[in-house]
Amino acid sequence: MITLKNIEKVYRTSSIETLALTNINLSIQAREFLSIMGPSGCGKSTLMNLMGLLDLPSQGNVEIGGQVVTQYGDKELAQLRNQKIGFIFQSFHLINDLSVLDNVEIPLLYRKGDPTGKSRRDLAKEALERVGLSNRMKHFPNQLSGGQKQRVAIARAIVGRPEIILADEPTGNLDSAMGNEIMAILQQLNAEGSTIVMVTHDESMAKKTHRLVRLFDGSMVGDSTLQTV
Ligand SMILES: Nc1ncnc2c1ncn2[C@@H]1O[C@H](COP(=O)(O)OP(=O)(O)OP(=O)(O)O)[C@@H](O)[C@H]1O
Repeated sequence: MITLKNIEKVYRTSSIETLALTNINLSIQAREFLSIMGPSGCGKSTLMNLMGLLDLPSQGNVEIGGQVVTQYGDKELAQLRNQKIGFIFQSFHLINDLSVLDNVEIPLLYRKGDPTGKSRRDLAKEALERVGLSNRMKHFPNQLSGGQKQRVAIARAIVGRPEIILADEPTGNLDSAMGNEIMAILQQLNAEGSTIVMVTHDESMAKKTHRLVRLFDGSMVGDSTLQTV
């Protein structure tokens, strides 16, 4: 589903070069739930940005669903990203001036029609039902708890039915009860077929996934199977 081959990522400014990732070879299969751990600055977000087609590597290839995307232009990357990938962030990234329902509809605004013929509104309502938030559709983000905000963000990530969900510390801003709730939703989505990659600082969350990759100083220093897919 996602393959990274001989990836190197260097950030260049006029005065400094930072080697953020080096020699990354990683193949993530469909329906896998993979977690990534490592200390601050080791390259986790950089790796997620490459898998999410938000940035391109300095060297090596990124393949998503068998397509080598490294030569793609911005427009093609944006299109593929919108079709295939849903994003969840630690700080939710919701738009405070929009209702919960309007926030969830956002990814659909960039699509033509839905193949099922359902309206954007109905798809957004369905996504909110899946995360148990049907009763908060007309609320605004600042009227919700942290766990509820993250559930809205998950609904927004899944509304376009992406094959891949990328979650960057999705439980990082939540207490452990809310974190466990969010993790249970992600596990359910994975059981239903989504491929999930999650960055976490929490070993107990990582233990609930299929596979744990550890990064240190831009390199992969561990890759262990925890459960079969
Ligand atoms: N835009 C940029 N320009 C220059 N250097 C960058 C840029 N983004 C990241 N870096 C550097 O690349 C390295 C990896 O950063 P990255 O954000 O991927 O780490 P991280 O593991 O996600 O860290 P954290 O856990 O603190 O979020 C760091 O040394 C960082 O300083």
